[in-house]
Order: sequence, then structure tokens, then C-alpha cells
Amino acid sequence: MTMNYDDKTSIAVEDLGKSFTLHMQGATHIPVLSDVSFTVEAGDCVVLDGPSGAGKSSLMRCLYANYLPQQGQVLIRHDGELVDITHAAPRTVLDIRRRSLGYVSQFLRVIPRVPTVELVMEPLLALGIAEETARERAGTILARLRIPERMWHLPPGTFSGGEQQRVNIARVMVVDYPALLLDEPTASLDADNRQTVVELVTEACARGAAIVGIFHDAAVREALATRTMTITPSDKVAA
Ligand SMILES: Nc1ncnc2c1ncn2[C@@H]1O[C@H](COP(=O)(O)OP(=O)(O)OP(=O)(O)O)[C@@H](O)[C@H]1O
Repeated sequence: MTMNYDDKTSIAVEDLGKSFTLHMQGATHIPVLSDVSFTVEAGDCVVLDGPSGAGKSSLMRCLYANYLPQQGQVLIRHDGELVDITHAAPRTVLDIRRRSLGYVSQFLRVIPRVPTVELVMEPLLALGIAEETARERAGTILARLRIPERMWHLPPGTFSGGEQQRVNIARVMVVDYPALLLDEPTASLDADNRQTVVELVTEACARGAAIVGIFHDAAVREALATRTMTITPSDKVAA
């Protein structure tokens, strides 16, 4: 049942439950999340905490509708309305992802042969932003994240792990999404780039973005969290 939310609520998670069934292992049942409920308001940065394997990344994937939960719903503010992304039609999910919800995953999914600058411009072009403006904004964020200009025309397939992660971050943070999901964006970054990411996320919060993040670095968590949500491991029962 959908509760009443005020206009500032950007994300509302209601009674979410997710388990996996491993069919190759005699239908082993792995409960991961049960009865997870929380809301994220505009300008909030909710940090997911909890031990390894508790289900933080799985929750993030449910929020982006990469995983389908068996129970509950995830409401995302889209065009002024709270829309249940878990039960939305595929084209609505794509539209929410294009305009309302950005997601920095742990790894860059590289599209072969596409130059870095074009990868970063692409989400802006999809929003109808003119090519020249998109190129300029892509350059600005790549420079902030210390990707040297001589690399912008190269596809990032051969870049280092940290360089690929920064391209991944640039591709999302170049858009002013109203809501953002950040799954360990600073994991393989050096101190300077970690600081840049902290600044980018702080700026996003200040302009009113609603953020859910997983950050293994305690200093990053401390700098960004307006609230912490602890995810407790479900009993991993084999049936
Ligand atoms: N696609 C999947 N199929 C089966 N089991 C999965 C799948 N994805 C996650 N799991 C299981 O769900 C549990 C939670 O994993 P998840 O990656 O969400 O944890 P986490 O809290 O993000 O851990 P970490 O902090 O180590 O990244 C683990 O036991 C994992 O094996």
C-alpha cells in the first residue's frame, strides 16, 4: 500500500523483500532483504551500512530496477509523481533512468570503440542537450576528475581501473539527476580523486538531489552522510 508522502520525498522504499533461488544448487533459497522501508528527501544523502554480504548492493539494484524484488515497492519521483519503478513498464523504467535517476555502478560497462568524451556526452544528448554544450560539459567533468585531455578521444577499454571508474562517475554526474544511487564510487580512487567525488556529491546534495550511497571509506561516509541506514543480514537459510 502506498503511504502519504510530501513533495520533498524523492525515493520511498516500502517493505522491500528480495531473495535468490539458486536453481543449479538444488533450488537453494537465499533470503537477502526483508521488510526494508525508508524514504530519501531532496538534499538527503542516505548511506547504506552493514557487513559484507548484508545486501547493500542488492538493495541498490532493486532501487534501479535491475533486480526485481518479490515483495514491496520502490517509488521514485518522476515528473512530479512518485512512480513505482519495480512494477513500471520497461519504457517507463528507461525514462526514469534517463531523466530522474542516475546510478554509478561499481564497474564501467564499456561500449567498444566509443571515445571517452562521447560516452560522457551521451546521457546529455539523450536529454536533448545540444552537442556543443554536451561536449563542453563532458570536458569540464572529465577535467575535474583528472582524465587528461589527450585521453578523451580514446575508448576507455584499456584505461586503468581507477580511470574507468572516473569515466563511469563522469557519465552520471554530468547530468543533474534529481536522484542518485552511488555504489562504492570511490573504491579504487586515490585521495585527490576521492576528494573530487566527495565535492561532486556534496554539490549534488546542495542542489537538492536525493542520494543513496554505499561508501566503504569511513572518511567519505562521514563527509557525505546526512543519515545512515544499516542493512542487517537475513539468516541465510538453505532449503
Ligand atoms: N544475482 C545473485 N544471485 C544469487 N545471489 C546473489 C545475487 N546477488 C547477490 N546475491 C547474494 O546476496 C547476498 C548479498 O549480496 P550483496 O552484494 O548485496 O551484499 P553487500 O552488502 O553489497 O556486500 P559487500 O559489502 O561485500 O559488497 C550475498 O550473499 C550474495 O551472494
